[in-house]
Amino acid sequence: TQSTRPQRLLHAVQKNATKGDPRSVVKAIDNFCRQKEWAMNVGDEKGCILDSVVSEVNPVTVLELGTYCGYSTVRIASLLPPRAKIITLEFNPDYAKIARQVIAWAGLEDKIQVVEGPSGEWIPKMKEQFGVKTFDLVFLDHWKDRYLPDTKLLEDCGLLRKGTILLADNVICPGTPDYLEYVRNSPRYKSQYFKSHLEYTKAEDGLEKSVFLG
Ligand SMILES: Cc1ncnc2c1ncn2[C@@H]1O[C@H](/C=C/CNC(=O)c2cc(-c3ccc(F)cc3)cc(O)c2O)[C@@H](O)[C@H]1O
Ligand SMILES: [Mg+2]
Repeated sequence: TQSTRPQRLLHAVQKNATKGDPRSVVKAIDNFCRQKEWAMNVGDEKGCILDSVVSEVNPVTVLELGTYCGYSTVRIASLLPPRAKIITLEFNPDYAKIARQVIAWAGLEDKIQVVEGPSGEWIPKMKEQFGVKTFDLVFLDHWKDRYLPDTKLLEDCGLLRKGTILLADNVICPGTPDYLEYVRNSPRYKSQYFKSHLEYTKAEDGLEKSVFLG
């Protein structure tokens, strides 16, 4: 049977990356997507912006919406302090399966919890099921029309605190107009746009960093 693109991406990691070396896993995926097949990872250019935000926030509790193959999950987790954790939500079981193997190859299983299911169902359960008080950083990279409803859900569930950082991928391409309008005009957020390019291309895209003001 024909393999899927995520399966081919995983094989490229297992072939070209050093087991237990997260940065080599990131490099292997970026090389695969540049040289072989484009895939919707945040990529190396926006990834550097992601790295700088993670390093600046130094989060203890991170939420990622949309794991896909685990590229940004590994990228974030590789920068976290020892006891810090990232919970990543993914509702496609095939993608979750691939992501777990990419994460295992990077040796980051202890820092990452892949939770299978829709974000809308899991966000309200974060406190009771995972003992989360509030998140220090949220990375949004799932279906673009879910960014705004999930942000409002996070607010309503009391999962954001004064100073929580929301970092959203693809605010230009494919675009998240309703989310952008909200975080840029709501008095509850201070928002900043980081101009970049769509992963592995010359098209414009960027990340929006929004601080929740409480
Ligand atoms: C509510 C819910 N709950 C749980 N998991 C959820 C979920 N909604 C989606 N997921 C999961 O997250 C990933 C989906 C990511 C969607 N990302 C994009 O569509 C995307 C697209 C491009 C792109 C740009 C230009 C083009 F021409 C074509 C594609 C670039 C990107 O960077 C993207 O992120 C995927 O793994 C999906 O299963
Ligand atoms: Mg994306």
